[in-house]
Amino acid sequence: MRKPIIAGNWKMHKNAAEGTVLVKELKQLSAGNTNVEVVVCPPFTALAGVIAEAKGSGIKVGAQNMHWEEKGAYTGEISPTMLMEMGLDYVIIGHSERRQYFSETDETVNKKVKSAYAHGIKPIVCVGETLEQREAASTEQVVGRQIEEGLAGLEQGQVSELVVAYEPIWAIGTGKTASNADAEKVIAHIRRVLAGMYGEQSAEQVRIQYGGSVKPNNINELMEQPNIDGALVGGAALQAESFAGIVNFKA
Ligand SMILES: O=C[C@H](O)COP(=O)(O)O
Repeated sequence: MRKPIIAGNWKMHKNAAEGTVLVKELKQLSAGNTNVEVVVCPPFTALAGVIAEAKGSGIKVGAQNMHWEEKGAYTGEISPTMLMEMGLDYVIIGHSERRQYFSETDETVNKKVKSAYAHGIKPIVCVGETLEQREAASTEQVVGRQIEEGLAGLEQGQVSELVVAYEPIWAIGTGKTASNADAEKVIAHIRRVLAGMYGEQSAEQVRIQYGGSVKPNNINELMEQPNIDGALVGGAALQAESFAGIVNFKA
């Protein structure tokens, strides 16, 4: 049985003080909900305060990106050891905004995923197609390649800890969501690709989230789909009430 995981990606929003307040409110609104693993992913500058505020609450904390090297002349980058020292649980890797604006590729995603595991941080690996790719009926091919190349060469034990987020790019921040059936179909395909790479048993343990305009009013039906194990939430994760409305979905 896979435990649902709902993660909030704050992107470039919330300073340190605002982040701490948001987690304080979220703790109250989601207290006692042990059915779901709740993760918040603030910007780097808010991490320390958020980690301190989340301590003991069960809310996990993730970063939005990291470099794969431990140190070096990489101006502006943050290393896995720096994140590990802070006690982070998760790191988002390969978000479509990183791929689109910062030239991330499946190859760099793969390096980052391996480095995250090597430093005891669990990756949330994002995949998804553009509108053009969807209209050209190549969604499964695009997403399949992102999985095969981004997640190549993992150890069996690492696969069972893996979280994948399927985010159709055209659904991010647009108010458009994939239909439940479409999201389920692509996510089932991702699981089949993982089964081909690492075997059925490992693939069954991977938690696969849907992301793209997830709100309190559409989470229940998404979570009813057999292969959808949670959500990666952007805009609706920026207010405690709306994020709690997603986290406290009806099981
Ligand atoms: O990482 C989160 C996604 O990009 C979804 O963002 P959104 O919920 O604002 O559409």
